[in-house]
Amino acid sequence: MRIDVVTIFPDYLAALDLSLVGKARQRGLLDLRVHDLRDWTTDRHRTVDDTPFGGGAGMVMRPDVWGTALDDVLGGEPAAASPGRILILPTPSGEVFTQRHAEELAGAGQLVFACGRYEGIDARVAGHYRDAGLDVRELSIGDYVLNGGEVAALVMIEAVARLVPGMVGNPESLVEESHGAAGLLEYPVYTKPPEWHGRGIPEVLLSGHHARIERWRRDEALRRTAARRPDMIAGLDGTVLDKHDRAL
Ligand SMILES: Nc1ccc2ncsc2c1
Repeated sequence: MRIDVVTIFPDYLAALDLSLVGKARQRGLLDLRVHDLRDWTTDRHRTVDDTPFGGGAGMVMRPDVWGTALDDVLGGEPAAASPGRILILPTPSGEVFTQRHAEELAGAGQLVFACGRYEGIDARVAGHYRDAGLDVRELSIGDYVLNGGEVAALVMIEAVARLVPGMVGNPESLVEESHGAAGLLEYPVYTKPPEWHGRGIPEVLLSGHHARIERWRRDEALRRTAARRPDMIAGLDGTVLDKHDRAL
């Protein structure tokens, strides 16, 4: 898989040289290229933004600079002739990125991340490549304020890269760790020492009774999910009930 990231802060993506993604690059499993958007500017100040039409605070990133950069990164081929290519625009106004997206994107031939800053990228950029037949995704990593798309690109690249065949030694470990069995949150985990700051280990985990341990783990996952993410197990009317049918 080839991944391109276009940004005005290429150093932000240096973290991708570490850990799993770094190793995959060295093993040739991942062809990751980071590009500085300013390399496609034509003025002496290397300008990438301008004031917004209609007024308002902040600056908007120019479509002409982004267009020349993306045309180059997409290899100049007509977008429609590029199956397996996806242009990703990280944006707070996008569809929320989930593991489903990671699984889908991991099957692409090339992902191109266009990281916006300021108030965002001129909306015509997404429209231009969509109308040219390219698969364009506007994706958000959540509802909070960030200063740009680079952090989001790092999150999405890690989530996708670990699913690329050959990336992770034991494919079984690709089961959704952050969400355990049946779409629940993970149960609490413990290791040595058996006592720490006067805190022991749940007795059942020392029992060697695997059926009881599995039952305890599932109960804890249910308890955690009901408390922290009722949206994951709410009933049809949005309520979550405990074992006495009391709404949590
Ligand atoms: N502020 C903000 C929040 C989410 C998000 N996702 C991709 S870029 C971005 C920016």
